[in-house]
Amino acid sequence: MIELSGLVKTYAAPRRRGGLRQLVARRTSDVDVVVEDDAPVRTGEVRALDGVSISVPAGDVVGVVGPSGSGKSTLARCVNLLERPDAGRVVVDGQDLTALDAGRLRTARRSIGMVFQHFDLLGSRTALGNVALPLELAGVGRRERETRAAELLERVGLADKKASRPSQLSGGQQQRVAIARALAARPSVLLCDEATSALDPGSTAGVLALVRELRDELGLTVVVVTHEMDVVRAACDSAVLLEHGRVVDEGRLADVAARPGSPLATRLLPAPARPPVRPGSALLQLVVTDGWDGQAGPDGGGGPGEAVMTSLVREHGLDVSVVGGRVETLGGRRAGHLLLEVAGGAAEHAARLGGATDALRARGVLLEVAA
Ligand SMILES: Nc1ncnc2c1ncn2[C@@H]1O[C@H](COP(=O)(O)OP(=O)(O)OP(=O)(O)O)[C@@H](O)[C@H]1O
Repeated sequence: MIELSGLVKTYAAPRRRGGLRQLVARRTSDVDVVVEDDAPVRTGEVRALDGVSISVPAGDVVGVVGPSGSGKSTLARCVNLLERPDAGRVVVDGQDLTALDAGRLRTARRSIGMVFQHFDLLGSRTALGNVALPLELAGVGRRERETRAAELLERVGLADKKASRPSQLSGGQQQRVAIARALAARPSVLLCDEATSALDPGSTAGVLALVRELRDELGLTVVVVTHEMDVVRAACDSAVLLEHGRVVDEGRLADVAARPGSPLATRLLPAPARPPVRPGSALLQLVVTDGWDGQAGPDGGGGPGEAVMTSLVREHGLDVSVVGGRVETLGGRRAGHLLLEVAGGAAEHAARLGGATDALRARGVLLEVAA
């Protein structure tokens, strides 16, 4: 379990370089100062995290999403204190890491594995040597660490690549080696920072499936930092949306879609392209999840929206057709964002449409009616 409370992280000097040289060069004509070429610019503070509190239950896979610069990587690096927050607490499996001295923190960090976008394997070592490295650093004997590394490589599907160097492996294979290495010290937490961003779609799917399998087998708590909503849909149980270092939305995926209009719902289940409406017709925009009315379920046949269609046609006597739709599986539950065209007609029809939209509103699925 990971509990982050009130995390604040401020960087004093942004990483941007250049600029200062020009500024000081103007002054050098007066004061004759020698300036280093790549002197960093101090343009003020960047508040990368601004009071972030989240709680990730043990065994959950949480996705951390948000625009570039919103603080995702800083958040992940604060979980194992690679970055020390200026304020707030980081509690992992009941242990407050922010309160530990350097020696005890080193030990505690072994329970947190990390994988990065560019794998960060040692090119001079074989796959086996890379996976065995954390054990070597922890003082584990050669025979034991090689046995464990071989088991892990087998587990990630690379039993035949023990002697291969990183340059002889594909990106997906290198990331599998990095995952095996991250698991060498038997951690309870796995941090994945853009772990699939450098991979093609096939390798991405394989790595995400592996992460979920390992979570199931080992009970890992997993933090997935990503800018891709597809990664969240495929791998996560819940998600946290950051903007400007703050949490602006969070929730379990299975529930998020049923909160139409929430920033996460908008990203996880975007509205389909809106077609022109035929004169006299109405366009209904709605979000429905499996089981929303106790009828359709993932195993019970039908899809999200089918019960709505049936109700509109049979109960309200409307002429309805689907003119746009997007269905996603979120946290094991199907959710549909649908555009329905209701054919126009006589005044009597308008009354029926009014009754139907009232019923949809009462069930919380109707987002908008456009005439
Ligand atoms: N070491 C650092 N020194 C100075 N500023 C930093 C440092 N690391 C991050 N920042 C700044 O903190 C803010 C948050 O950065 P962070 O890398 O956490 O964002 P991110 O959401 O992961 O972005 P991206 O999706 O582009 O990787 C940014 O404004 C960034 O420039």
